[in-house]
Amino acid sequence: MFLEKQEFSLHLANLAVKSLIEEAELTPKPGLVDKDNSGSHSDMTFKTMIQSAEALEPTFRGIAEASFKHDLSQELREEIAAIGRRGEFEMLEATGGINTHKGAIWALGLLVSSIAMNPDGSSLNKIAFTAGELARFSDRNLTEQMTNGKRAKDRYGVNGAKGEAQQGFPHLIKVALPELFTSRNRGIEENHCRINALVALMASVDDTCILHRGGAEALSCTKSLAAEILASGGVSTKQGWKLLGRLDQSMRKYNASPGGSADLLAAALFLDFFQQSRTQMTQKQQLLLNY
Ligand SMILES: CC(C)(COP(=O)(O)OP(=O)(O)OC[C@H]1O[C@@H](n2cnc3c(N)ncnc32)[C@H](O)[C@@H]1O)[C@@H](O)C(=O)NCCC(=O)NCCS
Ligand SMILES: Nc1ncnc2c1ncn2[C@@H]1O[C@H](COP(=O)(O)OP(=O)(O)OP(=O)(O)O)[C@@H](O)[C@H]1O
Repeated sequence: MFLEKQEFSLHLANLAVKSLIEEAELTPKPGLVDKDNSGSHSDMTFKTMIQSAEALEPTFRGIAEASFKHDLSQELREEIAAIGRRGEFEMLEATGGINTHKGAIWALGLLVSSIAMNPDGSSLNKIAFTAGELARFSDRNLTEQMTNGKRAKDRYGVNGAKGEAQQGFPHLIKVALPELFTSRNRGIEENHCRINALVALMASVDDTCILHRGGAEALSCTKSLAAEILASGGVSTKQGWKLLGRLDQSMRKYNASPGGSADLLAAALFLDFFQQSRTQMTQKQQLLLNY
């Protein structure tokens, strides 16, 4: 398909940045930064999110180049971990010290690496599975630091961003992408399909962002309200839309936000864009062959 390492890496990096931008642009999102407001994030704006996304292009390109046709190995895991950590630093530089995309760098970085290892083609399931295998290698250069995610994991016994990746991104493959595709098949407008995917994630992810700010009560309220939205037919229905407003109020009441679900939505969009770009490429190649 794509032959050149540089061209392919740039393509993946552009898709990763596009997925972060389109996640930020998706409006309305409960508790999260969107085009209308900053949700529960008094330290971020829509502009900060876009600046952060754009600053991450070299990170994703670097991860893709390092992984291109590379075997799955401890060495690769440690190389992309170093690039990912530099990416976190660049994100903080671009945002004046605000954590806008830490979880997203982690998830998208692993998925970019997985695709670049096998650029000639894998199914989306296989891409997520290989990303999980990579995440299971330990990073021996990591200096352990206490994070909000670790505190929430210790206190509530949940898996968090690391566990999600190490299990091969089950919420991406079994929740977000199926909801996105099912909603599209129902003929719902694209924005509503994406919000439905976010809501499906919120109904199921043990989001350490929600736990660390709002505790177990905030997480269980979020999950049950999100499940109610899905049961009412999703946000394209009158009742579903009304409940989405209640979910936003609930997030604000707890001053919480589903940052983990937002990261996983960006990852789902990334895989979806990649799949579409593959299909377009194949069609273009077929047209050239038939010419
Ligand atoms: C694993 C990471 C995300 C740290 O996780 P930890 O839970 O300790 O930290 P922290 O609370 O700071 O961030 C968690 C992030 O994950 C997201 N998140 C929260 N819960 C979940 C969940 N259940 N599923 C997925 N993502 C989640 C949040 O949005 C948040 O941004 C990561 O920063 C890391 O270890 N990076 C090291 C660099 C690396 O190895 N990179 C490799 C590929 S780029
Ligand atoms: N549109 C979005 N709006 C807000 N957060 C998002 C959005 N998309 C993704 N996120 C994720 O949410 C995380 C931010 O959540 P939060 O502010 O709770 O994290 P924190 O920096 O660990 O905690 P705190 O700010 O409470 O000290 C980001 O790291 C990012 O990965």
